[in-house]
Amino acid sequence: MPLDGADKAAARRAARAIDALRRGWPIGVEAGGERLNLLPVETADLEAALPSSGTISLIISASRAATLKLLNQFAAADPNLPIQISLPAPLTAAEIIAIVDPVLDMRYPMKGPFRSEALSNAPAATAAMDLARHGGLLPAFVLVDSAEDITRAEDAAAFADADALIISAHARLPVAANSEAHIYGFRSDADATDHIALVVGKRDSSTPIVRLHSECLTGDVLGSLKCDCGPQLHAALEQMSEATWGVLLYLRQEGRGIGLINKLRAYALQDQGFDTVDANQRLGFAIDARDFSIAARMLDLLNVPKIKLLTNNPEKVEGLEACGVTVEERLPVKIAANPHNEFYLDTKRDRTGHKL
Ligand SMILES: Nc1nc2c(ncn2[C@@H]2O[C@H](COP(=O)(O)OP(=O)(O)OP(=O)(O)O)[C@@H](O)[C@H]2O)c(=O)[nH]1
Ligand SMILES: [Zn+2]
Repeated sequence: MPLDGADKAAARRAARAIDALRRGWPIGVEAGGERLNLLPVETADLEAALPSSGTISLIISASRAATLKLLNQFAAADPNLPIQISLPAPLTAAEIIAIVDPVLDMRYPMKGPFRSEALSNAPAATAAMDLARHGGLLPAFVLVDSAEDITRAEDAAAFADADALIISAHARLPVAANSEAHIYGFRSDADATDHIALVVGKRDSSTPIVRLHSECLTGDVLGSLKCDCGPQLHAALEQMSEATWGVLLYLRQEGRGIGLINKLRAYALQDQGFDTVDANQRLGFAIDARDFSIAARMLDLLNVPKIKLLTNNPEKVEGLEACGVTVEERLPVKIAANPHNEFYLDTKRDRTGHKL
């Protein structure tokens, strides 16, 4: 259902803030009557914005602070809170980027020592990290004096509200796995991400096989051997075709919700020896930032209350059940490993509880 007036205003403020971040403009984030004005390090014209004297304060993620070995007395209260550090000006853009971007750590290993400081507005800083993730940006900011695009810490919740999704288009779409298939396009008035469902085969009263597939441009389109996404996608469509019917939910949650560019940064970290879990964390993100309530809402709109879920990931089962979907059965997805994804598949099994 479309958002109501207040939620619409909140989603709009969040959307404007995310758009500003992607353009390198500062945003103001309000919480508790106070505002933090934040310039995104990744996209901003830092040279133009940085002062030549005084101090420069940065807001970085807790995990980035851990990598920088910042002894933090404030982190003890909540180890997930972002951290503020202040450095004497002047600093070049390259120096700031080297502090915040973990991919550059091998090239610039000597940094600091830095000292962490109490966050003046922890809820606003935390919300800013989330807005950066929604924008697919590195979560790191320079504190500045002013900003034109103002959002509130709680606005991102309305922006990401799965209930706002509706079915916007529907058509027949014969695919290689099955000429009897229908595609549904989902859209929300909160966020610009379009999701897709493919209903494969002839729908009847039996419980369908469902696959939640998170977008993976490298695997789905380019045939990347680093993951198992492409083969899983095609195997799922074949399996649905062999059963009576099935539903593929193609969720636009690239890189487990951190976005394509951040996933490529995670791959660069994997080239340096970190696994998929550590790479996400070093970038300042959760191991899995996906929101499965979107999938539950899509199933609801398709009138599919009961499913057999094709997955090795118990969190998908729990995430859907928490949103009211009945998962009658979990069907494992078995894909032969290759030398490039063997370690990734082992990491999913050993560190994120994937089962076969
Ligand atoms: N951040 C990050 N994302 C990755 C990496 N490798 C693959 N992905 C993303 O992971 C998602 C694929 O996950 P899925 O196959 O849907 O789910 P899963 O958690 O592996 O569980 P299954 O249902 O068992 O496949 C896609 O969005 C990929 O882009 C990686 O190394 N880092
Ligand atoms: Zn993939």
